[in-house]
Amino acid sequence: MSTRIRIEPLSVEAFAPYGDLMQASGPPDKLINLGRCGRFHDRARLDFADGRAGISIFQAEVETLPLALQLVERHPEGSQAFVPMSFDPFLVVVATDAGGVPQNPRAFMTAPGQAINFHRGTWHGVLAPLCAPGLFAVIDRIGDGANLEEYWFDTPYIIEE
Ligand SMILES: NC(=O)N[C@@H](O)C(=O)O
Ligand code: NI
Repeated sequence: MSTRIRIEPLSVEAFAPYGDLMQASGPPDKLINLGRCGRFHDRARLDFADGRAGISIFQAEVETLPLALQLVERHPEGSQAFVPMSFDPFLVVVATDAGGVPQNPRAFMTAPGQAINFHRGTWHGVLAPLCAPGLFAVIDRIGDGANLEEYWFDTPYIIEE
């Protein structure tokens, strides 16, 4: 029998144990470019063990809800940011860790214009767009050695609105 996970709205506070929520909210930290651009400065903690930051473009298949969550993964050597290249919400799944086993998965829905950065080592679902084109810039570690741990649940969770 699958456990059902209700999708929660994403907030800075709710997501803080897992990563950073990036958005242009409230007054900008700086006005730049002759006052014509608000800079929301340094909104994510990038963390790469003996590697470097890279920016890749992901073109991902669109997922539909309810979604069966079978797999979560984590990157022990680096953080990973998902920055949508469209003004669409997407699904973010995270879980805590207990001795190398993901626990208490949670699902969040971003608002259009929001991006996220998983802290290094955070269990998460793979990129899950809900609207086409599923196009994202992904900032993560480029380097040698393994940086991907996967965990397959014996029974999938069902993620629903
Ligand atoms: N494997 C990969 O590049 N992508 C995943 O890490 C993911 O979180 O989507
Ligand atoms: Ni990942």
